[in-house]
Amino acid sequence: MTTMESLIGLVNRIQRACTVLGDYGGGDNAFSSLWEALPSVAVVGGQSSGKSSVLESIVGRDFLPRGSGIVTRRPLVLQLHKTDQASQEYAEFLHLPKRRFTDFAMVRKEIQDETDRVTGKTKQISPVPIHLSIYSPNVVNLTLIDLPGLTKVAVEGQPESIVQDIETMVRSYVEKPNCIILAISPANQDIATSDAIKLAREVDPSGDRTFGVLTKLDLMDKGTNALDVLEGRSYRLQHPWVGIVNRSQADINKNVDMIVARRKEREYFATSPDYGHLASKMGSEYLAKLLSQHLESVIRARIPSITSLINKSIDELESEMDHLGRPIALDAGAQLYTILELCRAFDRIFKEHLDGGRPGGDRIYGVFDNQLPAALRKLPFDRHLSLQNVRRVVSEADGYQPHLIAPEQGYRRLIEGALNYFRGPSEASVDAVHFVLKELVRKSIGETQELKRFPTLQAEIAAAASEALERFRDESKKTVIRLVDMESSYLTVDFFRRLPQEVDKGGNPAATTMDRYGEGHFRRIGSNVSSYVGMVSETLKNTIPKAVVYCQVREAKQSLLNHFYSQLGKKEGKQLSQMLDEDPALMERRQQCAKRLELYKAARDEVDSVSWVR
Ligand SMILES: Nc1nc2c(ncn2[C@@H]2O[C@H](COP(=O)(O)OP(=O)(O)OP(=O)(O)O)[C@@H](O)[C@H]2O)c(=O)[nH]1
Repeated sequence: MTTMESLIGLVNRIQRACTVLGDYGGGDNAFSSLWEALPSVAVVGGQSSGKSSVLESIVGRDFLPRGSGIVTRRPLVLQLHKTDQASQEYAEFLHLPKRRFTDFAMVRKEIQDETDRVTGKTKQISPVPIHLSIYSPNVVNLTLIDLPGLTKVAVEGQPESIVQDIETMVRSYVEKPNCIILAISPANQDIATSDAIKLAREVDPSGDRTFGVLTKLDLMDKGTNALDVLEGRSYRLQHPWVGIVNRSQADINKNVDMIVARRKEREYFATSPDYGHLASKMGSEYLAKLLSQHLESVIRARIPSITSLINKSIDELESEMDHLGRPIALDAGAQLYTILELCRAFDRIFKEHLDGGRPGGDRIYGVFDNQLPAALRKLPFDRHLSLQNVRRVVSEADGYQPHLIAPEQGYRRLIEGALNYFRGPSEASVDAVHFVLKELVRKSIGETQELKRFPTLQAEIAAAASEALERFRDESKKTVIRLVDMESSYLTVDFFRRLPQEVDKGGNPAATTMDRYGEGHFRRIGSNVSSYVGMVSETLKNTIPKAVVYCQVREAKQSLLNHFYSQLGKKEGKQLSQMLDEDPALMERRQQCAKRLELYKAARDEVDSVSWVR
């Protein structure tokens, strides 16, 4: 491959890839458009100026739709690929990648059909380009963009705005600094009124990137010639003007072969008394070569900026891909591994919350330090140990035979009744810690970046954790209730052994005796029970947190997802991949990014390879 061919081929390939990605300079995507950085040749001219004819004679083939009104209604990106002399000519559309057209009449039909597919039959225009590649031994490597002809009036059925719409679309191509403008003007019209030149002058005042093409030289009035234009006196451009003689309408009607037409054009210039001295620099073949060479030098000059644009885009895409997460492996083993990794990531964060690396774990201590003591303080012991109630309970416990020394049964009943009240705050502590843990699970799932893309797995982990927390809660409740029951099942003997001594310390046994069935007696019983209950309360205030931490917090830290893990091992590939279902929007985005990344990387490789050839 020669350097020139590889350079233009490079741009061709990048342009094709851009269109696949919908990146054709529309400007509505977030990435800097590579397309816009690529040099291209746009064919511009008024209606009937001979645009289609020039394009066709550059290609050497009839293939463009003809008709009245605005025929070209979508940009046609025409990529010419030179092939070996012996190979067969064919065309290929990007939107029909598998189909090779060898019949160029069918190419014309497909251009029409594809135009209608996007614009409808309403004669509207659309900026979405059609991509056509032509592989032929008779072309030079070149990319040309055929644009709708500039017009001054709308025809039947077209909205008035179409005149402006066409100009806007054409302008959007030619105002790009990388666009080479092929400005077509008919020789049988005053160059000063040429639509193409007018527009070119506006967007490229220095004439740096404008190639003036003069068609219909053969149609000029006898005795006149276009030397003033062709020799740059009428309107000066940086590049020399090229005169062209296309097939006339009569030739087209007679189906004059393009190759024959090229020969006739060559003969025209060679034998022309006016243009003979310019013959080697006239005609469509010369124009094609000139453009190709120019395109090559422009591309060469642009390589550094294309490279930096590509590198910048690759960086952006890679960081976005990192953010989105890489695609998931397909085999069950790798999926299981991924799920476990994700669970571990979650578990790590959850533990950090408990251990103080992240906030929230302190709320558990809050339960033990505030909620539990406050609830214990609020227990209605005053009511339970009121004089009246003490008397009632003791009398009932005595039955028909009042107690003789101390109301053993009465004491037991009063204590049992009081201890029962401890169930409430104990269970409430369990519940409170349960809710803290649940909230921390929820938070941790939200904070696990890696899980963001897997809503299904998030839900599964939440469900598994919540189920485990329920189990821990049940276990914890049983344990704290057991602590309370243990207090009732065996009372602290020492406490009561100490009691009579304390009573006696006061001195007067007679007073004690007299008092036995009076108010003082019951009050003392009440106060004894109260201090016993107070002692138990102090104990439980310490032991309930121990039980709760042991049954809930410690378990949550050690084995929150253990059950889930054991279930995972039994799952089949399909179930695993379901768990790794991603948000469809995110998958779509990743796919887009990956495709783009592939394009840019391929482009970088291509640029690298041609850079070395230089
Ligand atoms: N004799 C002669 N006729 C030409 C020449 N160039 C174009 N024509 C004729 O001019 C008419 C218009 O040419 P096209 O190539 O269709 O022009 P166009 O700019 O593509 O026209 P639209 O697509 O309608 O805007 C056709 O009948 C061509 O045969 C030329 O150099 N000599």
